[in-house]
Amino acid sequence: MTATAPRSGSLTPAAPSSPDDTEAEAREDQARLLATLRTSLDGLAQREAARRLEVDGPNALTAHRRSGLAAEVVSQLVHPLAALLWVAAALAAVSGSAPLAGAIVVVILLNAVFAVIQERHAERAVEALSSYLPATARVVRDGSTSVIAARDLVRGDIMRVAEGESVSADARVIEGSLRVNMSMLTGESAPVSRTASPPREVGPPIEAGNLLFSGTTCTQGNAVAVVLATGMRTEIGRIAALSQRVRTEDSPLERQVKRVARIIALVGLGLGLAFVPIGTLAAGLPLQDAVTFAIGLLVANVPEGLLPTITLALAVGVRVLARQGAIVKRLSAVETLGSTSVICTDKTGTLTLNQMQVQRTWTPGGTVDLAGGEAADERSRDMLRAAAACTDLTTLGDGIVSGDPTETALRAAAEAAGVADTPQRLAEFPFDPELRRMTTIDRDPSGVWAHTKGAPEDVLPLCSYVDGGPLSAEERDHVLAMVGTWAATGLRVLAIARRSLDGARSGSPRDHVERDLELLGLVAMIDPPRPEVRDAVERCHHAGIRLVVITGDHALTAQGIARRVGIGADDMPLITGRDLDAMSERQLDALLTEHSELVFARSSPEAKLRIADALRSLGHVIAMTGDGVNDAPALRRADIGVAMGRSGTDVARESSTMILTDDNFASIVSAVQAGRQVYDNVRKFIVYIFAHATPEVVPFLLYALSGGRIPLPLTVMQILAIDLGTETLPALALGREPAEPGLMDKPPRRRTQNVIDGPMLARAWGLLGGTSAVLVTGLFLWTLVDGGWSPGDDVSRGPLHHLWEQATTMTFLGIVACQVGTAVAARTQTASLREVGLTTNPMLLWGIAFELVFSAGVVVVPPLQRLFGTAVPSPWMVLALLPLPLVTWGVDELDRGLRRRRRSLRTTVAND
Ligand SMILES: Nc1ncnc2c1ncn2[C@@H]1O[C@H](COP(=O)(O)OP(=O)(O)OP(=O)(O)O)[C@@H](O)[C@H]1O
Repeated sequence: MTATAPRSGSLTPAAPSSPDDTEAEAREDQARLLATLRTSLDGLAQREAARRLEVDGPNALTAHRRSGLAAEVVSQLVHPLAALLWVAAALAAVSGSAPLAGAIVVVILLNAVFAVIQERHAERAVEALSSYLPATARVVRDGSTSVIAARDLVRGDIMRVAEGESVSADARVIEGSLRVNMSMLTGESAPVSRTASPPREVGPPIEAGNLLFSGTTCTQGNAVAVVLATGMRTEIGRIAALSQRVRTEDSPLERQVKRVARIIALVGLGLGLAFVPIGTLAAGLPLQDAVTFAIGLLVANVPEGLLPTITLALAVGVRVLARQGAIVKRLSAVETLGSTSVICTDKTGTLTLNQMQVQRTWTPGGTVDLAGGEAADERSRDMLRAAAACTDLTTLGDGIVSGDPTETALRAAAEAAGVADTPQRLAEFPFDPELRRMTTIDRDPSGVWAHTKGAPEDVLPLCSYVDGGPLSAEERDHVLAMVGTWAATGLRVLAIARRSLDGARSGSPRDHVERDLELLGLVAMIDPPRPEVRDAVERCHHAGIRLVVITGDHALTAQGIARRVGIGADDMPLITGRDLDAMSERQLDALLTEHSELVFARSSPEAKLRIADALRSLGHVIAMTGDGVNDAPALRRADIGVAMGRSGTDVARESSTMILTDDNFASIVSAVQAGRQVYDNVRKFIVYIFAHATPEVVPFLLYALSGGRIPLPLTVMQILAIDLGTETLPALALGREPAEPGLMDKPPRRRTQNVIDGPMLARAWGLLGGTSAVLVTGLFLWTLVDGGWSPGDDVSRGPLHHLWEQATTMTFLGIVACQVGTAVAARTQTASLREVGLTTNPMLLWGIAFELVFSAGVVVVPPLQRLFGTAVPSPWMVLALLPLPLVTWGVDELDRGLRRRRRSLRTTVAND
């Protein structure tokens, strides 16, 4: 068999090179396969594994080949806004304005390059996220299990796979059985079984019942498997349709902005086209001037830099979030986060630390306060021994015990009591979040036992005996009352039971084993709330965000924790899984409308899905946390599915939109805040970019409507200098504005709210743009009149030409000065400048400095003077520019002040 022959010069057995080879390896005798792979059940030696890694390369898929730089630039050159600018360039060329045509082409090219740079920047920000959460795999090497980076897996490695984990390489099962979701390869979402039995018939490897494939996920069971292929030699590597984990479709925000940008550009085009006949026929302008005018209108109105800047702002948001411990998988998630109105959170590990510690035990012999220093008596030792037997923990090579914190706590308590024996495990019914219990079948010197632990309400009905006699109804009530008392203080309570299985048939189904149990007692453990959660909950309340706790834990335990972190009013109802099952959709809707905060306890993963659906149909934008395999549908259904980076399963992580590296509830709230901030910043720079349109368009209207009696106040080249020179850096800087005070004091925005709305346009075009237009037109006319011009005088040549150049320069500098005021004003949407501080966005100050230096260059450097048609104005004119930023900013500051006052009056009236 060529596939398994050692490669010449290397000790690594060659990986299968075709599906046929893989198929042959699936049917090969197991011992022979291990021998050919030069491995054993003890795994590879570390050194051998390192050597194989060196030869075969890392277990990673070669990144998607990006479309080349040239292709990206071309796509930027042909998008609709660029097309409009091409039209303008063509018109300029046809009308004999070759320098203008050339300048517009330069603009288009610069814009394309700029857009490509920004987009690549954005892509890189998202790609870099994978390094925050490296995929891991469990392997046996040198006889002990360890967790390694998935990219270090090599052929011949012995890999362990369990429920919730993803399979990181192609492998053959050699022990155990699993159910695997292969939808990544087959598109079929129903899980399929995989066991160690080799296929009897020849068929495609993907159907071989003992093969596991990279990129699939285990939904149930656990197994040991030997790695057959890694990296690009895996099935998924072969099918070139590699899934790009990061989806890059346009976000709603980008779609909205694209639409608005197109509408505005079309309006510009319409205006331009309409003014050619109006200018020539009504105002009597020569055709060439009318065309120049049309081009001016068009160029002034095309918001060309808008889209890439938004993409970049979202990417910056992604990076900021990653640093705060929240990894989002798509750019659009950042803006969705900003509109989150309900957070559905689970309890364990998110609201709490997930650091369980056994506090007390109860057995028929009495209560033992372990936390208070009491020693375990005989009966509680017996119970702890059974509890420790019924755990599924892995001791890693370095002696660290890894696994579920509930079980780690039980094992620790058993160890402290000196009873953490490890009996021989014969079989296991793993923990099932719906049944809320787990059973193991173990053999110890006294015989074969079923050990069960789980939620008391679910284990007690399976118990028939206690303390050597039958379990009476009163005793049952007594135990449940005890559970209630402990749970109400926020403790998690588990019931422990066992049954002798001597003489029972092996391989009995779960319900045959889990019956007639003997109740050994109760264990109560504490899982303290995370210290930062209380504050985060308060921030949510200020921000109008509702919190819903959906947990598998006991109602009273959940309520106890919810109270401690400030979730829910005193009359908050407690809904159990059973209550929810009995509710109709209408009742559930009514409940969710009536109570803003709720606790759903003892709920199943299906309950999460139902609650998510109900909240969405009520118009909410929801973030939903989840960590188990069964949570995947709810994570997908929520607007933002939040998975846990530490405790969550790979399946949950794959289905989520956001992953919290620290599992911390407070990070969700920070992410919502970052989402709001990014959205606000996008609005801020849109205001800034749009504001210059009015002072650029009004002078042209003046020129056209006066029939040329008032000369052109601004040349098209000067417009380009503003749009593509002076304005760019301050706009980018506004995208990085720190959070505005009060950002988390307002209710979430509605899902349907448009990013560009009427009031915003009124502010940009009307208030800020209008003020600038009045100021710069005044300055232009003043300069002319002061120099001895009167309406109708010819300024194209003769003594007045220099004066006209000085006057257009004043319009240009006036617009720049007003834009400085606009940039400072646009920093806040409602707050005053004093609240944010003038220097809190240093990038903006640098941007403004650049803007001033650039415009000074345009005015004083001789070649630039010739290109842009500028002339140095007299000193008093320059002095006249100084108040402009102040006036533009001041008008807006006043308006914001008035709006704040009106709002506070309204709230006072409403509160009275
Ligand atoms: N390893 C386990 N073995 C047996 N029973 C368990 C185990 N872990 C949890 N339980 C029981 O099942 C119940 C539900 O657990 P589950 O893990 O679904 O939710 P949770 O961790 O309590 O809460 P959350 O849903 O908020 O994370 C627990 O309250 C406990 O009674």
